[in-house]
Amino acid sequence: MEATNYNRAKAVKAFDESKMGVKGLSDSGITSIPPIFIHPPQTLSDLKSSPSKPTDIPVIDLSDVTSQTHRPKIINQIKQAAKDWGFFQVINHGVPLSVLDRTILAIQAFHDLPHETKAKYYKRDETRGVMYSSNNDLYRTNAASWHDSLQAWMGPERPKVEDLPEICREEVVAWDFHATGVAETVMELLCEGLGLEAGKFKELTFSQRRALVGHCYPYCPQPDLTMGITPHTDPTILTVLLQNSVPGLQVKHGDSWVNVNPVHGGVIVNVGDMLQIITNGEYTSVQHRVLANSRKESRISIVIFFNLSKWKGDGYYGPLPELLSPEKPPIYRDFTAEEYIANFYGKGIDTKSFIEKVAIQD
Ligand SMILES: O=C(O)CCC(=O)C(=O)O
Ligand SMILES: [Fe+2]
Repeated sequence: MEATNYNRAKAVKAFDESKMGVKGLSDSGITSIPPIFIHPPQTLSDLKSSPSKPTDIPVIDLSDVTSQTHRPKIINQIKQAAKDWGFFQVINHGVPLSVLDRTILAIQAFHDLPHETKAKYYKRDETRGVMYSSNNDLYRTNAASWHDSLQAWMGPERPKVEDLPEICREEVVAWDFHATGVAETVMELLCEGLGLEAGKFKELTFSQRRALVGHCYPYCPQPDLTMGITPHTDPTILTVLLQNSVPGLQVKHGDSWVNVNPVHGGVIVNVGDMLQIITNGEYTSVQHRVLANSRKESRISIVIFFNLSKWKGDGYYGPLPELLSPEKPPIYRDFTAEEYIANFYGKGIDTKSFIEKVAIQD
């Protein structure tokens, strides 16, 4: 076993130092994937056990969101979707289709650059600035996943626009702006769904600290042996996701994995762990995963993670007092921002979720 582990560490290091990324490997024309990407049999058997279902996540039409007649119905739809699925797509959200298309093409264009050009963005400092190929699970878990990502921390004073790759700079800034607008609209509806003031989450500054991640899932010659992204929940408050027309994203619903079929013009929104916690379990953060891509065309997704940056002022996070009552006691304990952040950076993507750690046991 020692020898195997040693070799794996060496192979991981060599892959990392090559700065080729998964796209570089894929483009090199390999017909079998390096062992560091091969997932254990438990993960792989679960891939097979998922019959493709005809169901899809809820699609919510926001076109009449400002109409007093239609708003209550939309609030109800969003509330149900956030409870039952934790994932939904919004359409007619007001962001022009051309903005969505341009964003996807720009991220695709970045990943299509020769790996030598992308290498200058390749780094492992996850806390600042812009970085490429955060194959986070490379070092954290025993099997790396078949994707690359371009990652930028957005928010007050960062990143400096010049730090973003020129090829997608304008589009990243534009999408960050539009996606934040969509997130704010959805958050207002989610607040109203709980009987809170529409601006409650905004007041908690949920949209100030954001991470934008442009994923690329290139063609994988052995999609049955690896994953695009392993099953996980997002540690965020809310996540906004845009995908191109190549499928692969799946959401856990009950005992089955449901495909999130690409809808042109659709923007996917999902509940993160923090939203489940602060709503005392009213909204659900669900597991999702991405299958390794068997098509020649890369799968592109652009994810914006929204994080809370302020709380009551006493430094603690936990279920919102407004949502608690003798009938609805807290099901999660309070915790500090430090504890949350330590968990975020310390865990492998597929280890125990933060929610389980703060759940109050009976
Ligand atoms: O690429 C996707 O569709 C999902 C990405 C994802 O789940 C994540 O980045 O947390
Ligand atoms: Fe995710």
